[in-house]
Amino acid sequence: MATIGIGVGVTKLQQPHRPKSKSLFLGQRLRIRPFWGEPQCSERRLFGVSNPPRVVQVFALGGGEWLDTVHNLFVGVGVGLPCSVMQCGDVIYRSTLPKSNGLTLTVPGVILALGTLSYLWATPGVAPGFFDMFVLAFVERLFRPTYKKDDFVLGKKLGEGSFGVVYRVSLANKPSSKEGDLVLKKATEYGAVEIWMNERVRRACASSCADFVYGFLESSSKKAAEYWLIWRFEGDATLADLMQSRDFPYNVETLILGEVQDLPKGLERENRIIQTIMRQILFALDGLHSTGIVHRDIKPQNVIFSEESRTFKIIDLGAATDLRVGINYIPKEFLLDPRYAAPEQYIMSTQTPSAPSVPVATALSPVLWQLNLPDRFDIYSAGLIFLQMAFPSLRSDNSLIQFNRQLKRCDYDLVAWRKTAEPRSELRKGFELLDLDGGIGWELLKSMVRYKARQRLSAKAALAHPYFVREGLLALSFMQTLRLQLLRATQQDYSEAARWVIQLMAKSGTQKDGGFTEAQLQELREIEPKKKASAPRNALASALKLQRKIIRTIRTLNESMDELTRRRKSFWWSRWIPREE
Ligand SMILES: Nc1ncnc2c1ncn2[C@@H]1O[C@H](COP(=O)(O)OP(=O)(O)OP(=O)(O)O)[C@@H](O)[C@H]1O
Repeated sequence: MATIGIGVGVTKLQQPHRPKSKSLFLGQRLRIRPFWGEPQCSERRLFGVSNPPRVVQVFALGGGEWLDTVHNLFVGVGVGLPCSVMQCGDVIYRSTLPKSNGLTLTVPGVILALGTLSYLWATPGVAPGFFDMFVLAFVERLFRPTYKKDDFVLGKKLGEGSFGVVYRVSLANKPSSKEGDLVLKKATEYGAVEIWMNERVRRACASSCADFVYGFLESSSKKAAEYWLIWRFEGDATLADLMQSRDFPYNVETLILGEVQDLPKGLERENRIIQTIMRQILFALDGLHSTGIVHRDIKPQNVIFSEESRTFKIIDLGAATDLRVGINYIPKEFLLDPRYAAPEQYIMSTQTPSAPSVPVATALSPVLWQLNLPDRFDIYSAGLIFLQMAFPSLRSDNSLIQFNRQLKRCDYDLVAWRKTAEPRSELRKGFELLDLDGGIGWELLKSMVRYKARQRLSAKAALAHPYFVREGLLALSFMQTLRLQLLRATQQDYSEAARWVIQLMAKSGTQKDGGFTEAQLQELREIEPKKKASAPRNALASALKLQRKIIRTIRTLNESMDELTRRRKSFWWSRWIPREE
């Protein structure tokens, strides 16, 4: 059999057939019957001997054996697992055993398989990502219609942003198509990113965002090459337009239900409409986040009302980042609207380097996601939208900027802000609305607008918040109250608790009694010891200076590497964007 690889196995040679360790020597040939196989023996060469009963061996594996090894790993009968699992041993021992027939499921094997599966499916989803990229994307390309520049007739300009111009357009050669039923964005910078994100969204969570039709690179004109992006026309109004109306939120009720409700106007009714809007925004965000996309520019201007589905959808994925593969993830660069941006500004810790190569980024994505919880950036912005909907006087840009300043002064503590703002008459209506049903709305707002990303709710958790799940009429049911308590418990700041435990240990502890000494606590708290002027201190200062210099050099080097990687990467994935012939 042709040898295609080398394997390492740890087996326990068991009594009474185990040879004495003295009788074994390195390189000795052992004839061992493969524990996965039929009677023919494969030859293994003894590589090293630990204190018996374990023997480390290196052996050659043929093609078929590799397949069996992988199979055995997952059913727990294979290379590397302990003897209790493998039932292995030397040839004499094995030959006396009954031949195993069929699949043997073992507890470690099942745990290993389940652990691997949960990792591969954890947000942002390594396994679904591979399937999406290498199967769905290709299949979609085969069946989807393609367009070119001449297929469109330009209509009214809808908007002009920093990265492109948006027009309402219709198809030139399709008499059946409605007048202006498409939207075209001619984008320069970030156009390729937006095509990538929209294609991903269309495959993974189409209902979250405006319906994307096609995107391509148009380089036929004399102007610089432009990316053309086509969507279905969703509707005339964004949430920002609707919120500017004096009739908000009743104007939205008409849009969602198609008719005016025969109910008296008042806080209760307004609260229900705002609840519906928030649920739709969070639902769309949950779709994006579950697939590894963070929008980074959530604001009322980027939430559009879809007339066809009667729901709110998200638009403008130009600043979005796909953390499944690390596209458009540039931690040191901020592309954000300061009015709606979370205080952390970066969605990933600044310690996290720029995304590595695609396979590595993909493999590590669940770990990085859990470490940084980047989706909470969008949750903060959605919280501010909630706040603006509840407080009519905070809907203008200026008042929102003022609010942001006040909140910053209160260390991003909404409760502290409320204490200062409650006497203001223009804010009273908002507080009354949020205080309905025992303050459940205020509770949700507090869990979204928090300084620490880790303490903010995820979109999924926010959707499960009792604010949305109202079983009773006004009062909360017993189950809802319980769920609320659970939510509150999980939202606690555990760093405070850790600090408290350290304090407690300081009071009760000496090294002898098993506690910590003051000196050890000093280390734990990372408090610099009191400075003393001395020669060693001068040496320390120079060492620190040198260290800072080295860090600066490394940072510069890193930045150049980042730049190189970015260029290489933009080359890599721009191959996916179709070009006009
Ligand atoms: N699918 C759509 N259906 C209807 N209108 C749309 C659609 N997509 C975009 N628009 C309209 O075009 C406007 C601009 O879109 P978009 O925000 O994507 O462009 P932009 O160039 O990124 O703008 P900005 O930089 O200001 O955010 C939106 O405010 C909206 O009114």
